[in-house]
Parts: sequence; C-alpha cells; structure tokens
Amino acid sequence: MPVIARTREELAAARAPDGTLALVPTMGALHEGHRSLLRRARELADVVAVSIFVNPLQFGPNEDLDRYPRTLPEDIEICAAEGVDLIFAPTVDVMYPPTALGARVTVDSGPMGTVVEGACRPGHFDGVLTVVLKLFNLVRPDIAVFGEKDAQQLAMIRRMVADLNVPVQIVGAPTVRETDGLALSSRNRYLSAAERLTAVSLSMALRAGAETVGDGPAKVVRAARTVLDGAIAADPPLELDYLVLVDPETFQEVDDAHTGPAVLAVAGRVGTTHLIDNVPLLFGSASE
Ligand SMILES: Nc1ncnc2c1ncn2[C@@H]1O[C@H](COP(=O)(O)OP(=O)(O)OP(=O)(O)O)[C@@H](O)[C@H]1O
Ligand SMILES: CC(C)(CO)[C@@H](O)C(=O)[O-]
Ligand code: BAL
Repeated sequence: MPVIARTREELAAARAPDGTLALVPTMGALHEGHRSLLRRARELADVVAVSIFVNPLQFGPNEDLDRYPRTLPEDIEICAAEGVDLIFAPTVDVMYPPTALGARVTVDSGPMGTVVEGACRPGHFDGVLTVVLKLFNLVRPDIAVFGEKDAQQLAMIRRMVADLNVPVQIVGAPTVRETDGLALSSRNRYLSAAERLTAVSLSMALRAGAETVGDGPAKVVRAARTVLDGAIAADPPLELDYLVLVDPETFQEVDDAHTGPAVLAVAGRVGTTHLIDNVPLLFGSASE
C-alpha cells in the first residue's frame, strides 16, 4: 500500500526516496488517463508520488469547486493497484494556511495565462501555477508527469519551470480516450447520456481537423468547425467556447501560412459541464 501523507510533516517524514522521484499532480477522481500518467512515472523514476488536491485557487467563483468529485478511498485503491509509493492528499488549510489579513504571494501566469482557456477561466492559470510550484517545493520531485489533454496547462508549467529555474524535469503524456474518442476527464461523470452524445463531437471535430492537415491551417479549422456546428445545433447543444489553432509553446493563434507543429484546441459547455480537448498537428511547408 502507498504511504498516505495528509500534512506537510507527514510528507516530510515519508519523503525519503531511494533514487529518483516522479510526481503526478492530480485533483483526484482518478481514471484511466491518470493511470497512464502513473505508469509513465513508474517507467521514469524509482519512486512514484501522486498528489490529490482539489485546488480552490484555480476555480472561478461560478465554477464547480463544490461539486468536483472527491473519491479519496477509490483513488487510494487505484494508486495501490498501480504500485504508487506515496500519496500526498492535503486539506485546503494544509496547502493554504490562513495568513495575516489574507495576504498571500501567488504565481502570475503572465500574458499566456489570459489566452484560450485562460480567457474562459480568468485567474485559472495563476491558481494552477501557484499550486504546482507549491507541490514541487513540498514534494521536491526530479520529474513531474502531466497529461497532454490539458495542453495549455502543460505548456504553461514548462514555461514556469524554465522562467523561474525550477529544478524539475517536466514530462508530457498522451491523452487517453474512450473508444468513441471522448477524452477521459473527471468531469465526464457529470454528463447525462444525451449530453455525452453531444460531448463526443469535440473529439470528432479534432479528428476531422487532423484528417485535413495536408490542406493547411485554415481548412483544418474549417473541417473541425463544420462538425462543431452540428453539435451547436443539437439537443442538448454544445456551447462552444473556442476552437483555435495555436503554437504549442505560446498558445498564440497561428495563421494560414503556418508550418511546423501546432495544437488544435477546443472547449465548450454541454449542460453545465466545461470540457476541453486538443490534438497536436504538424504542418508541412508548401514545398514539401
Ligand atoms: N484523458 C487523459 N489522458 C491523459 N492524461 C489526462 C487525461 N485527463 C486528465 N489527464 C491529466 O491528469 C492530470 C490531472 O488532471 P485532473 O485531475 O484535472 O483530471 P481531469 O480528468 O483532467 O479532470 P478535469 O475534469 O478536472 O479536467 C493532468 O496532468 C491532466 O492533464
Ligand atoms: C495540475 C493540477 C493538479 C493542479 O491543481 C490540476 O490543474 C490538474 O489536475 O490538471
Ligand atoms: N484539468 C485541469 C484542472 C481544472 O480544470 O481545473
């Protein structure tokens, strides 16, 4: 069984790794996507640690902080089955002890934190980067593994680690999907059967875009948009937040002349559930 640390003191006592340590930060409600990260971590390091913490700082005032699934006993079972060594599952007070007058220093995600997903969720990436830096400082991993499903989050964590000289290696792992293409997400459990049918259009749109990659950026976006238009008109409808083709490092939109890597990213709401997905693409130059 993994050692379970609920406080900083318990973490410090448990953290005596023999060899390299890989951390997989999560918000719990673990699924096959998380399990793939645990297996990647196991391949890369001698000791595997998982953090399970629903971070209030990254939720907006009208988001799903209160109803976010909290399933610690089941998560512990999954971690045990994956041979995890250490689970850090702090309470909010452990991560954010009260301070005088509520004063607190946080990480500023900069301009990259205000575009794409950051434009939909103001302050979200400041909250993510703050908690991830705190987790790095507490657990002190050699390696940290994150999912490519949250591609902007992964890019921003790489940016933070480079810009703030954080001594950790960041590893990305591919998105795990249901057989019909829907990206696994803890939030999928909010979906009714009808909503799920609409939600699958996100991954169908990305696939349609990816299939036209040889025709260039504008046609990729158009092909994906055509699929989404069907879902926007469906019942229940998709409320599209964005469909963008962006540079994978900066998340700035690319133009039709773009060559090289790009990410086609999509997000929308089905009912009250905010879902995101993306696919990495490679555009050749016209002469190729
Ligand atoms: N389908 C997936 N495939 C691979 N990695 C994933 C997948 N879903 C989530 N992850 C990764 O798991 C880590 C923890 O994510 P988190 O706990 O928020 O899960 P989630 O399913 O993305 O939940 P949410 O519904 O909140 O977005 C992140 O690095 C995230 O990118
Ligand atoms: C990285 C993370 C654990 C920070 O709270 C969260 O954003 C997530 O689960 O992707
Ligand atoms: N998977 C990213 C965490 C969030 O949506 O808040």
